[in-house]
Amino acid sequence: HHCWGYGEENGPSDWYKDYSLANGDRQSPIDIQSEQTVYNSSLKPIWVSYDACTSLSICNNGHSVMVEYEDCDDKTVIRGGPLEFPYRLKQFHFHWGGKDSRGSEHTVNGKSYPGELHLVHWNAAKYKSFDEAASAPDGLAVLGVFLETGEKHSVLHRLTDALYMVRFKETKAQFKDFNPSGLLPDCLDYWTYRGSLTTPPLHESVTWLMLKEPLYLSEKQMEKFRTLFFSGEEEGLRTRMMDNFRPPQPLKGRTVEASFR
Ligand SMILES: COc1ccc(CNS(=O)(=O)c2ccc(S(N)(=O)=O)s2)cc1
Ligand SMILES: [Zn+2]
Repeated sequence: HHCWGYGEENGPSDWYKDYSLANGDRQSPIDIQSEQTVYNSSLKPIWVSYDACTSLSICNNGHSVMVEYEDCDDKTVIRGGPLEFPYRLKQFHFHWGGKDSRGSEHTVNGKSYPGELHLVHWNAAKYKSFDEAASAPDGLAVLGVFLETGEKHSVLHRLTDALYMVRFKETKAQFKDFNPSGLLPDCLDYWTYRGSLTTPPLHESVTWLMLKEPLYLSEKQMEKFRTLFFSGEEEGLRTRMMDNFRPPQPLKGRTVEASFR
């Protein structure tokens, strides 16, 4: 049983064979056609309360690099926007390309960014566990931020400097006191729509909040993501971790709302 991935044999166009949701009605990512979005003046601002967050570790799970958080109480949550409940931060991770012309999952008017940051939150007000929430229609909220090359990002620098510790699949290292609000742009204008996880099991459980403003990082920082491997240290063939993104999926009649004019 070969595991899903981003290669020729197990990539996004093959996922439907093991995960029938791949052709579902609310799949992610999507291309955001900005002229087709609907401004909704009743959308509240996004409110992140990450100050008391407890980051635990940084790990390479063979698909991405992820930082995990303690989620045993409501000390690290996102509120507002279209959300009826506070959602607890569980982890954040990235998607990126082999070069700057590709790498993001969502696109804007057909434009890809070099990468995309996903902060994954779950509805602990309504569900007993992350796993239960992850398959519920209002279970997850993912805050997405495009990566764009420019000036070096000083908060992100602590993470890109730690990537050498998790070069191979299933490697993990301690990563304490990392407050991800430092990764957010000043402007929190967003687009929102109902979608899914962008990797198997592709659960249609995500309220997406995509920020309009990107996170800027240097080309050297981008290159550090490309030094990671999909494979384990013991494996012969070392395939570099890059192009770990799913392409845009059919909108199927969904409306994308904008929090801004
Ligand atoms: C019940 O078993 C489960 C439940 C949930 C998962 C997915 N894991 S996850 O939630 O961390 C995410 C996967 C993809 C994410 S994306 N790119 O859309 O932000 S988030 C796996 C097994
Ligand atoms: Zn993701």
